[in-house]
Amino acid sequence: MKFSKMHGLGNDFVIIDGINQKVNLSSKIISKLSNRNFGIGFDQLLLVESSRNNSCDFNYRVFNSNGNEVEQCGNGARCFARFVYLKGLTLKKNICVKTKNRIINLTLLNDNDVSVNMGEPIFDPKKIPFLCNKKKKRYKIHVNNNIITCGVLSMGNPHCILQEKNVSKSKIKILGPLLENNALFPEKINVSFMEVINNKHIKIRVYERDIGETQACGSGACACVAYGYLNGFLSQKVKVDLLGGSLDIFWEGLGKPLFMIGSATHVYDGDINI
Ligand SMILES: N[C@@H](CCC[C@H](N)C(=O)O)C(=O)O
Repeated sequence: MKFSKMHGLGNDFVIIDGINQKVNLSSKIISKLSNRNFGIGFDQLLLVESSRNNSCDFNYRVFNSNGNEVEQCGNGARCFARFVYLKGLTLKKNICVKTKNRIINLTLLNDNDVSVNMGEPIFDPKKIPFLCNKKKKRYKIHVNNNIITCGVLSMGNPHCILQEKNVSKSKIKILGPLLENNALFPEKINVSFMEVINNKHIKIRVYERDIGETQACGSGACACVAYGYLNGFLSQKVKVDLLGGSLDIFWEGLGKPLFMIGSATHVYDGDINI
């Protein structure tokens, strides 16, 4: 099976053309391929499929390293756009893709950067896998006899956002899994730790659902800006620093789509027997 290894700010992917080759990827095979000692090694596997409807160019499927199929991958979306153009699957630099639960638009801006229309952030708890009925700007969640104040929203995939004074001292390895697996989130959740430098600049670390801490999480960066703008402490355009680099996020508020701009890097092409 042919694949490309790519990354978005160190959040790394194997991307597979499922149009020109027949692939049969069980969660067991994906787990084996994602192993960084015995396999290729990646955070997520992205599968390119033919579109199933006329309004989109491709079907975009995302699998976490444990084989779970999930709804969204922001860094992966940028790499998806670069991949389909590099491999000649499209001649267009502006494409529309269908994920598990939303349609997103990707634009190749230059040889480095890609813009993604991520769609609208969703704040209604009834539309997020979140056992809570009352829609709030902030939630108080009981975690190991502590009460954690956080935001909860969906960028297609679920996100929980905590604000901290200094994320380099964050207890991410303790709080991350406790929130990821909290009973309030029946499909688990991605957990972002956000430090506000000023209203146009934040620094975040993300403990990703099924993965743990990654070098970057695009949908996590989007979720942090949406939470900050909704609560009035961030502006419409924010620079987000992650461990692996920076993203530019832009959101005009409720009812509007959120945009993310960042790099997409091709590392190598490979071929593996599965
Ligand atoms: N790294 C991705 C998020 C990938 C999926 C996430 N772990 C989930 O389970 O929702 C991104 O850049 O958004």
